[in-house]
Amino acid sequence: MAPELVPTVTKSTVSFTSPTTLPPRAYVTFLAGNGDYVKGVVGLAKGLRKVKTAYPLVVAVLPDVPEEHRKILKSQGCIVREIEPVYPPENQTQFAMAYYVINYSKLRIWEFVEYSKMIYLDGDIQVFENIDHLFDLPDGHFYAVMDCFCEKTWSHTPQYKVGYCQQCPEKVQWPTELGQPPALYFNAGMFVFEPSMVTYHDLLKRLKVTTPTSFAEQDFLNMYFKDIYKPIPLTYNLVLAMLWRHPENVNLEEVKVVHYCAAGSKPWRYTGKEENMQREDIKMLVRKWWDIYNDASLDYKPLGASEASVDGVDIEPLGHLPKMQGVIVHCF
Ligand SMILES: O=c1ccn([C@@H]2O[C@H](COP(=O)(O)OP(=O)(O)O)[C@@H](O)[C@H]2O)c(=O)[nH]1
Ligand SMILES: OC[C@H]1O[C@H](O[C@@H]2[C@@H](O)[C@H](O)[C@@H](O)[C@H](O)[C@@H]2O)[C@H](O)[C@@H](O)[C@H]1O
Ligand SMILES: [Mn+2]
Repeated sequence: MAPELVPTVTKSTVSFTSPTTLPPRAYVTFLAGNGDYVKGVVGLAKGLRKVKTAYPLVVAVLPDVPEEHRKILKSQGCIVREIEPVYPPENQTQFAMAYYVINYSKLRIWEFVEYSKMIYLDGDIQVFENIDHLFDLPDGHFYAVMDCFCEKTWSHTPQYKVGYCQQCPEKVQWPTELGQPPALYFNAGMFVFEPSMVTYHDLLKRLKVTTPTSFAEQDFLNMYFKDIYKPIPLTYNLVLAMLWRHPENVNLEEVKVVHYCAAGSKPWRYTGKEENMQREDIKMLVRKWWDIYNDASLDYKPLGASEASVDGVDIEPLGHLPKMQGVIVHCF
């Protein structure tokens, strides 16, 4: 991993007069239910703090997230925002209702318009290097990392059936009799987007007339944003299956963001029993997640009376910290 850039605040840099506010940006993740995903979100909050992000982490929670878990999140410096569930069109989901409600509810984050730009991260993601620079990407696009089609979860698709993957489009070419190769398809565990009420209402309107498909909101978002989608390097969302499906595309040293989405890889549930889970790279990444989760020095420390100033300049707690020109102050 590259050396950490540790922002410093010195006397000279805080001695100026008119503070400007931080651009309204935030990370956002999503939490549903009373299970153990809260651990994933705590891990993520601590990971973001470790890389010294300048921006807060908003957690969009469904009503079924218990108060106790919300408290844990707040005590970790997260901004907790309750969202309404989004239901899929009626009678089309059979037994997978809960799955669709959970995943479609992600769409509510477009209503967080007090932020002009956000980076969405699944709760099973960990950030190992600072990615704040992604907020500076030009507006008007939807940025995310291309997915891989090679795991069994894709077995229902023509891509999987013919062995075609956009990660190595030369290896197995798209059969001409199937027409054009499929449009680039992103993994929706991580993306950069601009909240907007217009987009939000349009997303929900379109969803109402869309038949649910197996990757739920991911399929839907891919369809919705296909014209403005811009791929970003896979180091911003390493889908773990890439390690054994496309090792030639992965340089672990460069990876900034890891998505523990392969079967059996969620660190807080890891047993090592599932396929590929005994790989050394997987064991190392799971261990690195736990190192962050267990690191008490990364717990959020609210700025108390004695700490509420930097060289005499008062600063506010998480997420509301004014940015002083020329000073990087990390507030999370
Ligand atoms: O019971 C659940 C299931 C999912 N999630 C959230 O929904 C995201 C998407 O689900 P998951 O990451 O399990 O899907 P995968 O990436 O493994 O397909 C998670 O990261 C969590 O943020 C949650 O909070 N509770
Ligand atoms: O179905 C909804 C999910 O869709 C996506 O996961 C998929 C996708 O990544 C495939 O490529 C994998 O093969 C598959 O296992 C995995 O579930 C999102 O990452 C996740 O947040 C969630 O919305
Ligand atoms: Mn995930």
